[in-house]
Amino acid sequence: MAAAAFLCARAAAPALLPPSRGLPRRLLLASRATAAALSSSSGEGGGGVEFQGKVGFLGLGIMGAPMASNLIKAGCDVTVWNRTKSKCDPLLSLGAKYEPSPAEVASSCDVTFAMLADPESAAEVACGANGAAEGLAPGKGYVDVSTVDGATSKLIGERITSTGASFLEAPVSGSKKPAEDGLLIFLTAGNESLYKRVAPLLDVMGKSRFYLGDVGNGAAMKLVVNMVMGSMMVSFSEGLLLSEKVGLDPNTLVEVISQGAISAPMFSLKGPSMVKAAYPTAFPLKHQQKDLRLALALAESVSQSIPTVAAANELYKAAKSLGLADHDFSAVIEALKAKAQSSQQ
Ligand SMILES: NC(=O)C1=CN([C@@H]2O[C@H](COP(=O)(O)OP(=O)(O)OC[C@H]3O[C@@H](n4cnc5c(N)ncnc54)[C@H](OP(=O)(O)O)[C@@H]3O)[C@@H](O)[C@H]2O)C=CC1
Ligand SMILES: O=CCCC(=O)O
Repeated sequence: MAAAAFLCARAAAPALLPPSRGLPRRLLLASRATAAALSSSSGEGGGGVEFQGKVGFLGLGIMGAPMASNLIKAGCDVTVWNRTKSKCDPLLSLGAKYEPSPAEVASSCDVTFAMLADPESAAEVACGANGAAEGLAPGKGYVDVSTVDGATSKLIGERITSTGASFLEAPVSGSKKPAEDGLLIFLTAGNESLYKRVAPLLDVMGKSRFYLGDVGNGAAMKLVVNMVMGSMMVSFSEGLLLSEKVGLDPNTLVEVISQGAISAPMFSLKGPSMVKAAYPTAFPLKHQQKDLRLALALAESVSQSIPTVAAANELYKAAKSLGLADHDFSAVIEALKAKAQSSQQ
């Protein structure tokens, strides 16, 4: 633990506290308390992020890089690691430090965040050889923001806490742009003291945070949200293709949907490029399929039937086999096109 309090200066503050409509009162209070802390410690033209210590960040993919970048821009003392080392370079130019393994990051920092691809990589980076757990000790914290299943999160949590360190799972809702803009939604569970301790950091990277109790609840909430999203995208894709087939302009469908009760930012954001068969990656299709697979297992564990999700999952699997795993998940529409083509032959 750093001897002196380290105050992250909010030099280039991302939008911190958007309209609070819809947030539970307890969370609103948390956000306002942070806002008060920020404004009371603000210097000329900026605020301050009160956090005691050094921050580690493991995993600098589509999400991890902008999240770590926002912490650095807010003035935090950040040390990074990524399996592919070159992805650290943009962060190092912003002022981050580098350590050659997760263990060394965790040992040199007070709190370490991890944003990894899937359950396997999250477990490997936390618990494997030279993994974060090897560098942890009492007083330190580990916050896993990857999307994984509850069982993996519990396994990671048990290994982390066996070192005397604290563990928080904190998967995020929101994609590449919200990550860049500091507007993510954190779904946290686990050690509540750690939650409170890292709250100022979560507020740099996100617009709201939910504390959901025991480890596993954050993971479950994230999987439920993403299974709804994955099915919505399939339904939207079917609508776009059907509208075109019956002679309507799918762009008009996007506009009509945007004005009605089923309007969702996702449709307005991705619809126009889907019509042009362009899928610039914000949320990789392989990760959406991973989340559906994990949501299906979650449902199975409580004998809940989710047939729509099961059908959607098959389409994402088909899209993966078409070579679209690294495209945006909206490319699932291509699996429907392929299906239509093969049924015409
Ligand atoms: N993109 C999005 O919109 C969102 C994604 N998420 C979730 O966040 C997580 C990260 O997503 P995203 O940033 O998009 O994914 P990316 O695929 O862009 O990044 C994945 C990261 O995991 C690392 N990684 C993968 N396998 C291993 C391994 N075996 N050992 C060590 N590191 C590994 C990658 O390292 P390397 O660079 O070396 O490949 C990279 O840093 C996922 O769980 C995803 O489901 C959550 C919300 C939104
Ligand atoms: O896990 C990815 C979620 C993407 C989003 O919430 O827009």
